Amino acid sequence: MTYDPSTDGAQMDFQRRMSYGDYLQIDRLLSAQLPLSSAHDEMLFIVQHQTSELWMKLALFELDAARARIASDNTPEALKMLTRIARIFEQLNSAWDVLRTMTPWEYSQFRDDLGQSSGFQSWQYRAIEYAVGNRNPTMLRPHAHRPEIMAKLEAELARPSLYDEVLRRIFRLGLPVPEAVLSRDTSQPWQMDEGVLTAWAEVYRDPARHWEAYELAEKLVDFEDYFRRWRFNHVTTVERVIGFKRGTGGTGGVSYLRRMLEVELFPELWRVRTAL
Ligand code: HEM
Ligand SMILES: N[C@@H](CC(=O)c1ccccc1NC=O)C(=O)O
Repeated sequence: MTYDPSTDGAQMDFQRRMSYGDYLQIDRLLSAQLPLSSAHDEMLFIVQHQTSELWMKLALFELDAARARIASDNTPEALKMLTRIARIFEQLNSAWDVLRTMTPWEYSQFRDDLGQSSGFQSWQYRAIEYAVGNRNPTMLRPHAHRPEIMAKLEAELARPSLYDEVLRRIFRLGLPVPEAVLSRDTSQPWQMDEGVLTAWAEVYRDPARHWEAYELAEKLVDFEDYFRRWRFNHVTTVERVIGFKRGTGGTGGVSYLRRMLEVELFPELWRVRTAL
């Protein structure tokens, strides 16, 4: 006899009850995979990007909440959120293993169908970059045709970045963050600052005395570590799949992505290691 879980109480009747699919909007989620070609690998490509966007959505949600917690002096909750964000990036990093199963020939079967669309136009990716402090306003331009997205990205630039909030917090904790840093125009990209390096050096020379600042710093380093791995996985996958062809988004492709590997989100936190 086959086992019937309803004999153990499993609910089988959802005529008038909220089910799994109702709660999670599964119909809507699963009706959004619409390949443009008959190439077998296009489904992989779509699912890979859509799942990445879902994880980015959660990362943005957590980043926003972590930043608010830091601004209101609730560091313990922020630390937990920052840990989760690093784990999300770990997840995104593992996902490249699935995409890497697609060979250049397989990708060439549908690449032309992508037109000029590219991950370069992912607004959530740009919002993450802006939230963590990589603020290049030129990157708003591909979104000019979508006012509601422009508004979200501009609102992001109008908020202090995660790093700016951390620096304000460690100032409140008594560390010597320069006044010019605290009153800077936070919509602008971060510039490496000697005074901030001095403040972090004080933290790293005596972590026990500056434990909260130390924990925040190490969480940021951890996050950037995972983010760097994401960029590296991306550029390596791209080289593997399209070599040195130009990107559909119009950039040089690998040359552009290699340049992005040089981005440093929290430069003083990397420099401080040398200064110890
Ligand atoms: C075969 C797979 C992939 C290829 C060949 C590829 C290729 C590229 C290229 C060439 C660029 C540079 C912009 C351009 O000119 O198009 C780019 C940018 C980008 N791609 Fe991909 N990509 C792939 C997979 C992915 C995946 C899975 C994601 C995850 C969401 C992603 C997200 C991005 C993002 C966010 C950018 C902008 C990066 C930045 O501006 O720093 N890509 N991609
Ligand atoms: N830029 C890629 C195309 C690409 O990967 C892509 C195209 C549409 C939507 C997302 C994409 N992913 C990352 O850029 C290429 O040049 O082949």
